[in-house]
Order: sequence, then structure tokens, then C-alpha cells
Amino acid sequence: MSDGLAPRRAAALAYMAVMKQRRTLEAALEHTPEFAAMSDRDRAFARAITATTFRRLGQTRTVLNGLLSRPLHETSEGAQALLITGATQLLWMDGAPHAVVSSTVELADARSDARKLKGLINAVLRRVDREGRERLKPTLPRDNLPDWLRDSWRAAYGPGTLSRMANAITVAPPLDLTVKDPDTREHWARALDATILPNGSLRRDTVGDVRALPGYREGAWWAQDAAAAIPATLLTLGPGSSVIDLCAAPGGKTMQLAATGADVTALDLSEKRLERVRENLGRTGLSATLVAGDALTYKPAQPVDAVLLDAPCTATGTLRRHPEAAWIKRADDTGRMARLQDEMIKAAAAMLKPGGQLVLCTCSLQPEEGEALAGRVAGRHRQLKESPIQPDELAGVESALTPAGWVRLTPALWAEQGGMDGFFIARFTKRAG
Ligand SMILES: C[S@@+](CC[C@H](N)C(=O)[O-])C[C@H]1O[C@@H](n2cnc3c(N)ncnc32)[C@H](O)[C@@H]1O
Repeated sequence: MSDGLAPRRAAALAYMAVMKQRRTLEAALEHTPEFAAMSDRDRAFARAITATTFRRLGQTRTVLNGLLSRPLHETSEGAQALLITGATQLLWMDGAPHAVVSSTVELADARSDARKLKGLINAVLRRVDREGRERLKPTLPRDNLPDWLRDSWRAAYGPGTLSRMANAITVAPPLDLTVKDPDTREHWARALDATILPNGSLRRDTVGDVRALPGYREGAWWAQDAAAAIPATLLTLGPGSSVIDLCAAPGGKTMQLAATGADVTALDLSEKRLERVRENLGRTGLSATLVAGDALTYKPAQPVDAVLLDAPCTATGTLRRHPEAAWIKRADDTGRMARLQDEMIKAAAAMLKPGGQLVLCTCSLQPEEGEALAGRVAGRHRQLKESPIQPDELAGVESALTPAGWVRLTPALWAEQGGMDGFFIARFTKRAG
């Protein structure tokens, strides 16, 4: 078997599973034969090929279509997957071209739907190697977004921000960490060779195996994107306050809430995902009451001081780490999620004491799951009123404050320092009486 064959096969199969079955990349890879038995190095290689494939799908397809007499989508599924993952390696990854071409042809030979096309695959990939860079010149990072997503971002943010966001998501994100005890931040920044971001998160350029880093085992910090660390800081909490984290797993925000000394209830629909919260709390020595339940029907024994609603969403703000999500989601998912989010806001309002605070956030860049959703709250849920977020609550991201007092974070922010995930955040209080 030639070197690198198994990870390359896994990458091509995973590509097909994402596109056809709308599986996440990680689930798709785990379902490929051999993946579990591969060395760490081969698994990392398979992940890198597939992640790069989705980050650069539009540009790579343009190059391939320019070299094929029939459009790529008319080729058999197996041949398409091999052409795309092979061309991705040639165009965007440092691999020996000979190894890429010969392995891809060998993989084609082993598939009934690609065997007849192995001569074509060989010829096209050789041309990608020779002419690819030139053929990429007229393409742009925004070509890598599905049409519906590119159109919605252009309409919401304008062409300049669209380009900056599209650029940002061609690159894998750095590793951001939230430190449990803010007084130890400088110590951990030195120990981890990390920089301290304006919001207090630590940032490392290299990711690697998080569990092997200093401070992981003793639970001194947890991995959490800088943008994701902002919503929990917008609740006023302390020892004695009661707060419900309504969609809690894997628990990044639960840990932030628990670290304030508040009495935290962490609720999630998924028992399995709640297990991650339990592990995270155990490792960091923080405590919260865990509840497996539905945010739409949960009723606390007593009304609480605060609710954090990190609602399920299309997650288009996290494409830097899940680039395949752009191709799994559809335009009509946005409206469906926004209706669910609205129901969750209603349920959250019922859990609050008069004067209690609700922070709503979504890791989506779709305005339907952000500005439009928040804009309807005061009209639809009369118990809630706006509680505008103030610039002095937003160290380093003051520019993300909207005129309405909401926060719109995008991957175009902090571009020089490695960007951040896209998030929308709004805050409300429950009217007295
Ligand atoms: C965006 S993730 C939450 C991330 C989490 N807040 C954090 O910071 O680590 C959304 C979560 O909502 C949960 N979820 C989805 N529908 C739910 C429902 N009806 N009730 C409670 N949790 C739900 C999912 O299981 C998922 O864990």
C-alpha cells in the first residue's frame, strides 16, 4: 500500500458522507473504515485534507471545472471526491505532487465508480499540479461559500465585510482558552506561550493536543473561542445569584458562570452532551446542577436571577472550525432555527424573577437568528424589555456594539490577531409585575 493511502481514502469517503448524508466532518471520518485504527498522524492528515477541502471547495472546483470537458458534478460520486480531495492537496497543502497523484489514481482503481476514470483523474491532477496556481488567480475566498450563504452575508454585511469574513474562514482558528481564576491569567499566558486578548482570553497560535498542555489536567482553563467567552460576562452575577444555562453542553459558558460563585443550573436536551459538561466541571473543580431536559418545557422550582440562552442555531459563525457546516446547512434552516429560538426566549422569560436578566446568544451570522430575532422580542414577549449592552462591557470589541445595544461579532474582527467566531448577543430584563 503506498504511503498515505488510508488517510487519503478516508478523506475522500468523508467528503462524500458530508455532501450526501449531511454528516459533520468528524462523524463522517469516524464512520470511514480504518479511521479508528489509524495512527494519530494519519488521522490528523485525513482531517487536514477534508477540512482544507471544505475551506477551499469553491476555488478548487473552479480549477477542476476549467480542466474537465464535462462539469465536475456530472462525474461519478467517487471520481468527484477523489478529484476534489486530490486537487485540494495539490493546490493548498504541502504534499509531494507525485504521491498525491499516484495515491489518488490507486484509490480510483479500487472503486467501481471511478476505475474507468483513472486515466482522466491522472491527467487532470497532473494539470492541476502544473497549471493550478495560475488558474487560481481569478478566484476569490468568497467563492468557497455556497451561493445562499454568500448572498445572505453580502446583503447583511456588505461586500467588504463579506470578503474579510470569507478570508478569515479559509484559515483554521488559533486556540483560545478561558482561565478559571483571572488572577492566574498572566502565569498561564507565560506557561502556555499565549497572548492575553483584550477580553481576557488567552490565545495560542498552535493548537495540537489540548490535553497535553500545562494546566489542562488541573483544570486551570478550558478551550473556548474568545467570541464565545463574551456572552456569559454580560450577566451580573456573584455568590448567591441563581442562573440557568439553558443550552449548556459542552459547558464552556456553564464553567464561566460557575466561576463567578453563582448557583448554576446547566440544562441540555442531550444526556450524552451533558456528560461533557460533567467531565469539564469535574476537571475544573467547578460545580453546577446538571439537568437533562428540554429548554422549551423546563420549569425551575423557583424563578431565577438570570438565564443564559445560547440557543441552537445554524452555527454559521463557527465555519472556521467546522468548514463543512456551510455545505450541510440549507437556506431554509435559518427560519426553522429562528422559530425555535423565539420559543426558547418565551420559555426563558417564564423562568426569570421580575428584574431578572436574560442574555440571548447564537453562534450564527444570519441576521434572522440575531438582529431580526432580538428586534421582535419586545413586541412578542411583553414581559421582556431591552437592556442595552454598554461599550465598557466589551473590552476590545466595542466596535461590535450595534446602535440597538446588541453585539455582532464576526470572523472579520481582530483579523490581524487570528480572528474570532461569529456571534450575536442581546440582553433583556424581565419587567416587574
Ligand atoms: C450552541 S450549543 C451550546 C454550547 C454551550 N452553551 C457552550 O458554551 O459550551 C447548543 C446546545 O443546545 C442543546 N439543545 C438543543 N435543543 C435543546 C432544547 N430544546 N433544550 C435544551 N437544550 C437543547 C444542544 O444539545 C446543544 O448542546
